[in-house]
Amino acid sequence: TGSTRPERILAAVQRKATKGDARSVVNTIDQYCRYQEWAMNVGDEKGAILDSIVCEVKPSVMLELGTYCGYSTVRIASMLPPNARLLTLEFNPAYAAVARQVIAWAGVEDKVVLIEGPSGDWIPKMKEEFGVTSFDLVFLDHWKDRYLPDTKLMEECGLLRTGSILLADNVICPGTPEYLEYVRGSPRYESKYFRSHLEYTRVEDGLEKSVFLG
Ligand SMILES: CCc1ncnc2c1ncn2[C@@H]1O[C@H](/C=C/CNC(=O)c2cc(-c3ccc(F)cc3)cc(O)c2O)[C@@H](O)[C@H]1O
Ligand SMILES: [Mg+2]
Repeated sequence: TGSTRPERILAAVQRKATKGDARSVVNTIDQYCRYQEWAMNVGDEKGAILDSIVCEVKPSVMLELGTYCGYSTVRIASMLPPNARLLTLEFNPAYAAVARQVIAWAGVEDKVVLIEGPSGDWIPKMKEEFGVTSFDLVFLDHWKDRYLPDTKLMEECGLLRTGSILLADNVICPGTPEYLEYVRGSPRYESKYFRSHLEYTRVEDGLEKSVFLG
């Protein structure tokens, strides 16, 4: 049985990236996925927008939905101050296993809590299991049809406070129409579209930044 794409990405990181250097891990994955084989990382172009929003918000507690190989996990964690926490949810054990190693290679494991399991199960447990009061910033990058139900679940669980920010990947490609309609149409959100391109391509895609108004 051959290797999986995430395993090949991990091999590239362990072969080419400087251990303990998060930017080197990010650059290695971008290089690999641009020139060897495409993978669904947020990528360098949208990643720069993600970086700017993480820098602006300076979250103390952040949630990522959909870890995959840990590319955006490492990118975000490298921008966080030492006492900040990034919780990231991944339900595929094989992907979680790869992500743990990518996160460790980058040297950001102290800022990251990788939780294995479906978001629908874990979001209701965030307060009791992880002592979360509310999330300052949420990065949505998992199955596109889960963005809306998980947003509503976070609202219902009281995990969003006035000023909490949702940042959603792929709102154009593959697209998240129901989610977009909700955050753009709801008086409880102030939404803004950041136009960019699908990772490693010239196809249009973008990020939607939505501030929860309470
Ligand atoms: C059950 C809730 C739940 N709970 C916990 N973990 C969950 C989960 N649902 C999913 N996961 C994990 O998240 C990751 C999935 C991410 C899904 N992402 C895209 O599909 C995507 C596609 C393109 C694209 C593909 C092909 C094209 F042609 C164009 C664009 C580009 C992108 O940037 C994309 O993010 C995997 O690790 C899942 O195991
Ligand atoms: Mg994505």
